[in-house]
Amino acid sequence: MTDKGERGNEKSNSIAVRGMQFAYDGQSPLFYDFNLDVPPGSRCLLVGANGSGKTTLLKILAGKHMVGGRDVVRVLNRSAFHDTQLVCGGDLAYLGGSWSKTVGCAGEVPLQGDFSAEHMIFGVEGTDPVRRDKLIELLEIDLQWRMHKVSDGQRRRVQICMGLLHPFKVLLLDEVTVDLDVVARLDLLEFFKEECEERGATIVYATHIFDGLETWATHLAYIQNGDLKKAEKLTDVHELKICANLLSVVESWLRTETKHEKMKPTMPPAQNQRTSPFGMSSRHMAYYR
Ligand SMILES: Nc1ncnc2c1ncn2[C@@H]1O[C@H](COP(=O)(O)OP(=O)(O)OP(=O)(O)O)[C@@H](O)[C@H]1O
Repeated sequence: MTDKGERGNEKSNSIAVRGMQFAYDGQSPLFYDFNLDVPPGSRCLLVGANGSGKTTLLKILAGKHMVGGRDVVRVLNRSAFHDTQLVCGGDLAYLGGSWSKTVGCAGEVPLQGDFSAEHMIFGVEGTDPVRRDKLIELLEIDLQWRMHKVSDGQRRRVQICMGLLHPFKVLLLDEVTVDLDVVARLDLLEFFKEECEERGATIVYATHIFDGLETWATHLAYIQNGDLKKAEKLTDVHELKICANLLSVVESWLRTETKHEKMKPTMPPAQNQRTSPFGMSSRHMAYYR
């Protein structure tokens, strides 16, 4: 990850975001003039409090939201949204959320059809059988598993395996190891490390679980309410020189954040009343008091 002074080199970055603005419908901007560079071969941890924008950022990088023009969000020097070949060709992979679909008022419903793990994994076309076997072994997947009768962690293993079958160049991970047991998680992290070191792949990993990541990650990006507060090599993070424990360092950042938020002036009572559940201003409500 580079700061603004090093941007002459931006074409070589795996991910380059320039002056990005993004808002959900009817909301104030979550990202405003947001910039980020992630160099090839790096394993970048994306940290931040709940609701700070990690998932949204990963989805934007994965080309799931159209943001700005072609030059704003670049992955492998191509437009993340406009260049559909990035995802279809397998260079850009996104692993996040659960397998689900949105069903009317029921919201997100997990996909749990009666398919075998073998059916799912071997259904992915154009994969290298050696890589496939390696992943099946690494994730200890039983090909006979029926997807509607397995545990969350087992289902997640199949999802991860399918997502990694193509040798990605950029991988975006949104807290996918949360259901995995400790052995599966550590083996997977080791696999990711090899992918970066041997093939020059780039990984951005959003997580709240920091065990074992001090020696795994090469870079760290910290966002607060859509603002990039830190983006640097892990070895340059000043706080980690004093305290080698990433969990404590991130905890102290988030606690400071909470304190600052508490220090924000609260709205005077008259203004607070303007937001009524009936969508009327406080003046209209006065007639009903
Ligand atoms: N589909 C959506 N529509 C409207 N607002 C959304 C939507 N998804 C997320 N948000 C809002 O955007 C902000 C950022 O959410 P996001 O999911 O990116 O945060 P996060 O950092 O990934 O959080 P967490 O750590 O809880 O996963 C939050 O305030 C959230 O309420």
